[in-house]
Amino acid sequence: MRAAAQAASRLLATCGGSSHSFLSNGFTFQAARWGHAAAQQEPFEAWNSTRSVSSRTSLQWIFLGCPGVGKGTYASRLAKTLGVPHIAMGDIVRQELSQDTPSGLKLKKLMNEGKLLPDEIVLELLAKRLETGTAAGESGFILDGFPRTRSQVEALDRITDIDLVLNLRLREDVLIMKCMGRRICSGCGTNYNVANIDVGGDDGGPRIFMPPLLPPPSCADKLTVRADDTEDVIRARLNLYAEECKPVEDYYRAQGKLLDFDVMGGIPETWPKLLDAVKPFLPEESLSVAAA
Ligand SMILES: Nc1ncnc2c1ncn2[C@@H]1O[C@H](COP(=O)(O)OP(=O)(O)O)[C@@H](O)[C@H]1O
Repeated sequence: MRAAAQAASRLLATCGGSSHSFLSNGFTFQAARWGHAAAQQEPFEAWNSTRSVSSRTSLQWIFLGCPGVGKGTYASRLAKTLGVPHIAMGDIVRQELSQDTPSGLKLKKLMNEGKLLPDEIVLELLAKRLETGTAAGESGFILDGFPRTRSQVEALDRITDIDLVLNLRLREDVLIMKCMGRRICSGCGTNYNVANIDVGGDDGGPRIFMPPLLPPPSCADKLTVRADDTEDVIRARLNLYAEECKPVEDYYRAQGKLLDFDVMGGIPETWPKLLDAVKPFLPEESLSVAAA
């Protein structure tokens, strides 16, 4: 059996079968099939068969952190700086569910309630995204929003090797304010934040100052709020993070791959600090890019 097919069988053993199915954008997902013909059903097989850990030259990093911490913002900036793709699981899921098919609506409901989608679905979507990237000549990645559960970690571990896991941290009251301040332009998709955060300092803790990131006039009348950015749902997502995602942190910490990073301010203040923090982990060919 080829290595990728062996990885397939192991992945199936991790995730198990399921009866979910949905259809959108011409992509059919039938997790029920997973119980059979492991090698053919392996979602990562096509991706893995065209690459191998030993031959890869580019970095494979993960960004972890609670909702609102700025994973998407910093992961996308870093990916652009280092010339690797930024793969944001939440964006992939939202894109996939943007067409309201009956079974997609059930998943959308889960998402809008702040719940995680079934592993089989996110694994299949991720595999599809990796395959498309490989076909387009992509190398390496910064993954954001995956893995979020121990079983997702185990699935990822079976198919590839992660070099570094950046764990962004921020106090909870600020996370809530940041999520509630998020706005997205329905025209161009740019993210803004209307929250004006200035806390701490006088209570003994460090001051955290994050001025709003306001839209230009061209976007100002097209701002939308994510359905899962209401206070109740944000609190539910934070609780879920503590339950499901903390074990993911623990796993990578035990492997010596976790780098904690405290976000203490807005983008202009945080970005250079983040670049400094990751520099020791950059492959040689990326060092000059990060220094520029
Ligand atoms: N790895 C994953 N496993 C299961 N569900 C996911 C995963 N990534 C994203 N989702 C779904 O998409 C939603 C939005 O994800 P994301 O944009 O990353 O949110 P957040 O800002 O909460 O980190 C999640 O609440 C969940 O429903």
